[in-house]
Amino acid sequence: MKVSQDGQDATKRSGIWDIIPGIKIDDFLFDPCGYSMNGILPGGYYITIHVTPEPHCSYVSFESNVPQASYEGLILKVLEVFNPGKFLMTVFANSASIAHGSLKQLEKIDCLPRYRRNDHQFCSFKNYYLTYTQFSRPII
Ligand SMILES: C[S@@+](CC[C@H](N)C(=O)[O-])C[C@H]1O[C@@H](n2cnc3c(N)ncnc32)[C@H](O)[C@@H]1O
Repeated sequence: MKVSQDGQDATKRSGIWDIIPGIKIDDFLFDPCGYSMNGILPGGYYITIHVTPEPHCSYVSFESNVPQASYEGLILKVLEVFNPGKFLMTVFANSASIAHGSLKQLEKIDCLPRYRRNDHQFCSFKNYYLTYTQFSRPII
């Protein structure tokens, strides 16, 4: 709230607005801090972002069901906006998903600009797969 007067202003200034163009957003800025947005796209797709800026537990969650063959571009945009010291990511897909190819791709990505992968796990469930990956910025 020191920087933005309301949710819409925070959405634009932060760069969240540019993550997925054309999305319809409902956003909210909590007093004294905290931010929440829910965005919808045609076809029933959504994005939701919650920001907890308190220094002792600062945290951002980003969740979406937008299907993509590769999530690399989206990941890079989200990292550019929030610049986290570390992040973890889970991708759910099965062989019928547009996102199925992204599971194999994520297996190969062991670094991203400024980030190194520390952990990568692949789980096979009854009707879907789950990929878990954890990255952090090396301390130089
Ligand atoms: C955006 S909410 C959601 C957190 C949730 N765990 C998540 O990431 O999905 C958390 C942030 O909003 C702030 N906040 C302020 N007023 C709140 C309220 N009435 N309800 C929830 N969060 C509030 C909290 O202090 C915190 O910074």
